[in-house]
Amino acid sequence: MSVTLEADAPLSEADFRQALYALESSYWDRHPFHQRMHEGLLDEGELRLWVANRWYYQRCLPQKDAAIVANCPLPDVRRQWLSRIVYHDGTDASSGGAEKWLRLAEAVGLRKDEVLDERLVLPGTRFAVDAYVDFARRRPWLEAAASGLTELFSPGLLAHRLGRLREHYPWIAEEGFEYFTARIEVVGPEGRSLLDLVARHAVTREQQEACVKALAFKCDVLNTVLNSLDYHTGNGAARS
Ligand SMILES: O=C(O)c1cc(C(=O)O)c2c(n1)C(=O)C(=O)c1cc(C(=O)O)[nH]c1-2
Repeated sequence: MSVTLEADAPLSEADFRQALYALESSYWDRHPFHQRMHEGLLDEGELRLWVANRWYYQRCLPQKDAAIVANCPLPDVRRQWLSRIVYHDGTDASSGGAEKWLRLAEAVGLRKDEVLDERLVLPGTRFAVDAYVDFARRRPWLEAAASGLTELFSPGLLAHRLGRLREHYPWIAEEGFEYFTARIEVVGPEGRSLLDLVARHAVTREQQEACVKALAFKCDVLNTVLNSLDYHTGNGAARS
């Protein structure tokens, strides 16, 4: 009996945080596709394909966040979470993160219509991102919130990527990087406050384990997007 209780006891907050941070090794920062990008090895078509596929992720984030709001019974959490939707959608059509991503798309030579009609979105990207939105719709809000903790791992990647894009792809106009320069400003504090929220609400061992699993799932989602791009573009495979 006491052994069972021991096994089911919640992790200390420090151990819980450590279990989440341990997933950093599964993050997509060192994925071969990112490595090729950072080494300047992508051609213009490959870079465009990345931007067009990431668009699908960016444009689905507000729906993912709205699902979390819809499933959360706690007003203070809903209040906090709403700002994430506004971050991407903006307060008008010209001010949000999605619009900034479209400016990046234009800076790499994509027409807006070919981004918006999603003709370049690969099936693997679509399946992975749809699974992320679906996860937020079906799972308890806390697990869906925890899946966003990849934000904890992203500040270094964002800064590194921005430097390498400026260095290796000088044909991209600086206005195209506004998504990243703006994101770098907010992602550190946002990730830390998300971790505090998750640590405060994941009080049972079962909830803690579900949160760790959710974050592992999210790493799979992100890596699946890049696997798809890598398969499509890498190792001499045919490109669109
Ligand atoms: O450029 C990146 O590598 C990167 C990664 C991630 C992430 O780790 O999920 C996000 C973002 N960017 C991002 O810009 C963003 O708005 C964002 C929201 C979320 C999320 O799960 O709610 N992740 C990310």
